[in-house]
Amino acid sequence: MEKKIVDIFQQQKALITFVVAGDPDFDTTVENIVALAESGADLVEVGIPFSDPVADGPVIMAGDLRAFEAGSTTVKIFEMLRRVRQRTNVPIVLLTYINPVFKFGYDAFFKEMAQTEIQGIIVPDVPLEEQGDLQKAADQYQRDLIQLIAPTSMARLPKLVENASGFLYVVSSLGTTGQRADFNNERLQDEIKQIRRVTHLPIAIGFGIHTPEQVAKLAPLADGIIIGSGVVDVIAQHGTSAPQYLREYATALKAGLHDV
Ligand SMILES: O=P(O)(O)OC[C@@H](O)[C@@H](O)c1c[nH]c2ccccc12
Repeated sequence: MEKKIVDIFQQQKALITFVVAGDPDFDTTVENIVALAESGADLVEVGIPFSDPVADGPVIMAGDLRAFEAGSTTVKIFEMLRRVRQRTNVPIVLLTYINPVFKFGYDAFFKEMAQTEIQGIIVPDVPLEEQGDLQKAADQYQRDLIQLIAPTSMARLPKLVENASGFLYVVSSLGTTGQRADFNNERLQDEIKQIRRVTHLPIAIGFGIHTPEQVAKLAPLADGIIIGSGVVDVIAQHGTSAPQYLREYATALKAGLHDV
């Protein structure tokens, strides 16, 4: 049976990891997702590579390029996800800019998601006010449209949580994706307190987090921790042998999560 995203947060804090679809090739992406799921990732974000990823830093941009070189397209990504589904039922959300969805067609895209049991989607370049079509398709196919909450979006909090489902993605700091050394824990704690006042949805923090120590420090503030560039960096370093290294990395991150 298809798992539900909210359920991964029920018993314990969730480890969420990110990979780019087709980086460095589709066979390796399948193995990477399976390796992460088997080593403690409770949810995997799968990025659709995009030519102009405005919210992404250099590590994920390089992953996008490797995926394009491997011939990554939306059709091939759904084929790859079907193969993933023969191996694991770990919840998956797609991370995509709107253009690939628009080109594929909203209805066709969400229908594919439902058929492949891809539970949710994050679309960083569509503001709340323009999410009507996305929300409609997500509702129709019972997929979660995950909302990002940046430090600058706190004023729109009530509206943001109104349509949110799955979990809320709290962006740790301004700027693009990529490993960071420091976090403003106090500000984050304060923001999350405000968010908890208006919703019961689980909250996961992402942007910049990449070491088990950082995971241990930030985990008490939230229900889940998201690691993107740290994972993509391991893939950049190890190419097709990445799966075994990702197993070690995810195991260490998960230990950090429970080390609190
Ligand atoms: O890479 P980081 O700093 O660990 O951040 C998570 C992130 O990679 C993933 O959630 C993500 C990848 N691309 C994005 C674009 C926007 C928002 C989030 C994302």
